[in-house]
Amino acid sequence: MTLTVKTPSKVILFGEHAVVDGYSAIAMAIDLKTTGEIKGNFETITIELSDLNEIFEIAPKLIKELDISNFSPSLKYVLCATKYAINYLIEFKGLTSITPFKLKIFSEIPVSCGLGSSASVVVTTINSISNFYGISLKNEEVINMAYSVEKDIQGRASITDTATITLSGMIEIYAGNYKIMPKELSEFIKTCNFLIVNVEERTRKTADLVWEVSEHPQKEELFKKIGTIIEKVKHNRSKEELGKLMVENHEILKKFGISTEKLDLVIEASKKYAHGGKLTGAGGGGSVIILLKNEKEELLKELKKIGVTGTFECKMTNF
Ligand SMILES: Nc1ncnc2c1ncn2[C@@H]1O[C@H](COP(=O)(O)OP(=O)(O)O)[C@@H](O)[C@H]1O
Ligand SMILES: C[C@@](O)(CCOP(=O)(O)O)CC(=O)O
Ligand SMILES: [Mg+2]
Repeated sequence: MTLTVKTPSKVILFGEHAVVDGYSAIAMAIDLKTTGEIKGNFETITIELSDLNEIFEIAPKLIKELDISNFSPSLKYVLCATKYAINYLIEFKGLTSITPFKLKIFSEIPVSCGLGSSASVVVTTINSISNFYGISLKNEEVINMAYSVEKDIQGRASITDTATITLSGMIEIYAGNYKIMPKELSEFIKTCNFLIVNVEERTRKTADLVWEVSEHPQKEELFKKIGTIIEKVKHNRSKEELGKLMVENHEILKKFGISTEKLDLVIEASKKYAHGGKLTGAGGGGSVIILLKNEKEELLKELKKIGVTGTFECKMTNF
């Protein structure tokens, strides 16, 4: 019998990078899904990553000590999640034997575009494996395990992506903790129409971008400014003001050198034909989130002129 797991992705509305250093962030789960299909009756542990055309096989007895550093970036997140999940189930949940399985993963989330594809495949892997062994995990167990995967692979990470994707809805992260966003703010955000624009291929991985930002000499001063923006967001109920705050956050991220010419052109278009926007996720290319006004057609025309056509409207989703 095949067991299926579906996991959302996320957009970070405010606070990416700053949140890695303990500042706040606001993120929401969106309805782009990763699917995990797992079944038994196999000789080995077989992992099929359909979107990346990768298949990996390993004898069950070797997974516990697998050295992830030997593998290509495309395999690292799912293999690390597989290893950590099996070790956790053995150490803390009474799993006594590693029955082989085949896990197939495929996703609607564009890879390395700032929408949390890494966190979504990691959470999918953990939940698929725990389901296969008939062991249920609490949300915080999944969140912390997935966070340790991202942190161990990237060197630095926050709990934002894995908490948002596991809990779904809209999440506030602060000083490494997470909580569901207060209702009156999430009700306001639910009235907002966001357009996600997949602007361009990233030239650097999240890991490189996070390290680059962490080395910036003005990091603290700039992160404090992002913290001030988030405090304003929490008390704001105007879409016009929210759009301006998104642009302000983007302008600060630009100072870290993680925006690109094309991302900035999209932000300029968002100021003219929408309430505003900002890059979302690690940057270095990838995606922009725009708070729509009414002239969506005009905006799409302008984006086409910039050579950007990969767009999808999204609303917060409660999985
Ligand atoms: N559909 C997928 N199948 C397998 N692995 C994936 C998939 N999508 C993402 N990944 C993993 O996540 C990595 C991208 O993570 P990251 O650079 O953080 O991008 P993102 O901004 O999407 O989270 C990929 O190199 C790969 O290891
Ligand atoms: C840059 C950061 O704040 C978000 C990374 O998002 P993504 O992997 O680019 O989707 C890192 C983190 O919070 O772990
Ligand atoms: Mg990621």
